[in-house]
Amino acid sequence: MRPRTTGEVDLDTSVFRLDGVTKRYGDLVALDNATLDAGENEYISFLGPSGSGKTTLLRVIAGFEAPEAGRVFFNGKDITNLPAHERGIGFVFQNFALFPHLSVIQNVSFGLTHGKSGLNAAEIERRSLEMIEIVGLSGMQGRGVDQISGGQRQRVALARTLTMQPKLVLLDEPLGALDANLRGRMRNELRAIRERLGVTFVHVTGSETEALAMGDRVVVLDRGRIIQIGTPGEVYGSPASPDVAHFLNRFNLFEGKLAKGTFTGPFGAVPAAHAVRSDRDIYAVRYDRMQAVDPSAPVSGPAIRARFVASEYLGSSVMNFFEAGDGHVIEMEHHLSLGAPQTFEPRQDYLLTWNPEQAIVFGREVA
Ligand SMILES: Nc1ncnc2c1ncn2[C@@H]1O[C@H](COP(=O)(O)OP(=O)(O)OP(=O)(O)O)[C@@H](O)[C@H]1O
Repeated sequence: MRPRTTGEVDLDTSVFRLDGVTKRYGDLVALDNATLDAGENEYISFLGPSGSGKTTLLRVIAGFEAPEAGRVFFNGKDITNLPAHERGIGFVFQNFALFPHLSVIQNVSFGLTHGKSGLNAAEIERRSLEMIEIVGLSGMQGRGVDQISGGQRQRVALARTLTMQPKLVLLDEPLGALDANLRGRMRNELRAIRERLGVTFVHVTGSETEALAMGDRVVVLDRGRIIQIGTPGEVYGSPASPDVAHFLNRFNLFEGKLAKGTFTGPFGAVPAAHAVRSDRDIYAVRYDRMQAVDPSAPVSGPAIRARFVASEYLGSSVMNFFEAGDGHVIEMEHHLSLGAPQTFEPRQDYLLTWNPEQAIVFGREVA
């Protein structure tokens, strides 16, 4: 099956499925009625702030935690009560959890050597070397895992999981310990491995960039609840709530009041014909949809006066920071592919404006 391209759930082809899973720690509801499925050869990213329940969700799928309510299915079977080691689900931990006194190949082959694989030594070696090659560590099989870099250890942890040929691999912040360069390379390799082995990956990350870059679908969590499931394009283009827009870290959010199809905020009153229902009135404008003009320039749409504070060069874009009179920091991104960036005078005021049709309006009163 090809990875799916929409956020819709297809129960017949799912590799795993969670039905109404709730997990409590004492009074704390770590997972609240979570329902989710994943298809074959799909890459799913969990995105959410710290403490939102991402790791708990992974641990419930893996079988390290038992839910108080709900069911977990894998390959069409109810595995809610099956112990973790009988599930056949791979798990790569945040801290890699390698055996420090063993070599790369001894770590990679550990599960086959010590499990019930029934393979002979030559077959175990062949399969382990193949995985070492797939994760890009050929030639390093004899080294101790204390003689390789953090990124290489991460690959060993992945190869060790993949030798068991699981259909589902759970990755808990697998790239968190790596520098930006290595993270980029590992992302590409994870994609290539997914293509080559047809494994479904579920990847937990606190980084919105990583979630959007990696996932065929992104699952957004907040306080134990799944608040949106969709392709990166759907989540980015149509965040389901102000909280999702906030986690994506790509939108300026303005408070105000939505009434009778008009949003009134610190930038004036703007027509808002298509609002998304929400418990708060919030106006969201993407960082890369804002423009800055001289305060004396005529502006027809919404505009807010703000002082230029600083800019940051991000490689493919420049992020400019402004501060409005009420202290609200407004971010404006300029993609360098669109031409040279504007330069701004420190501590000077500008008018920030945008096309209101490109804003996303959330409100209690929706027509
Ligand atoms: N063993 C535990 N006992 C009690 N509370 C726990 C336990 N594990 C997690 N929690 C709580 O459950 C909530 C969800 O935690 P979880 O680790 O799933 O969050 P997370 O989204 O993975 O966070 P992070 O990004 O910081 O790793 C948090 O409030 C956390 O403090």
